[in-house]
Amino acid sequence: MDGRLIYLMGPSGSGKDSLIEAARAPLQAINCEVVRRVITRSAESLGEDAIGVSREEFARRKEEGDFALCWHANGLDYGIPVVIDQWLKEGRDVLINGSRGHLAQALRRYPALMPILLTVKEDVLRERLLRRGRESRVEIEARLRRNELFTAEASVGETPIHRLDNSGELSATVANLLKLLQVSATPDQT
Ligand SMILES: Nc1ncnc2c1ncn2[C@@H]1O[C@H](COP(=O)(O)OP(=O)(O)O)[C@@H](O)[C@H]1O
Ligand SMILES: O=P(O)(O)OC[C@H]1O[C@H](OP(=O)(O)OP(=O)(O)O)[C@H](O)[C@@H]1O
Repeated sequence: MDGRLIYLMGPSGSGKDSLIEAARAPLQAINCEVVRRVITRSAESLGEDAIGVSREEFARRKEEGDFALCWHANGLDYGIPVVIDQWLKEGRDVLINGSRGHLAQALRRYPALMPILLTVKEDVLRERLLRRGRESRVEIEARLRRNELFTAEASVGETPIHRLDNSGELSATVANLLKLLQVSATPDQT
């Protein structure tokens, strides 16, 4: 049986990168791979375990079919390496850091994907972005405005969107993520 594609998404600053880092070892322990994204962001400002490339290099890789999924957001290009298809075929779960804006297209290629929306209380979000200090004030405002584009849908078509709150301790969010993955992996016994 193919593995599951777990599509983690959420507003900028909600804690996707932090969660992925903190959950890396426990995810590995349950046979869930975390893929490194390819991003047109300089190495110094990557801020996550991603591969930074130039726009030209990104376009070349895209042209050569290196990406299973790719999108453009916040002035950057993001690519998910096609190796995930191999992992899924081998029955391994794969977690990716996805985009809310790209969810519908991602579902077209992976109809069985599991969307997880990381949420955080409004007031905490701005504070976290400012504290992270990776973007300028202008870029932070643009990211906050981008949130208005996304409504809090409970599902996309037939696919439910699982919500995971990260307003509290990161360790609690890690535990809840693992619980969610275990619960949804268990066949319905009823
Ligand atoms: N549960 C948490 N409690 C406190 N700070 C957090 C928590 N999760 C993330 N952060 C902090 O919030 C900021 C944004 O987190 P980050 O993982 O970069 O978010 P994203 O990848 O979603 O943009 C970082 O400075 C990070 O250290
Ligand atoms: O459609 P959206 O849900 O708004 O997502 C747009 C992009 O922003 C995030 O990336 P990135 O890690 O570069 O941004 P962040 O760290 O500021 O969240 C996310 O992973 C997407 O690649």
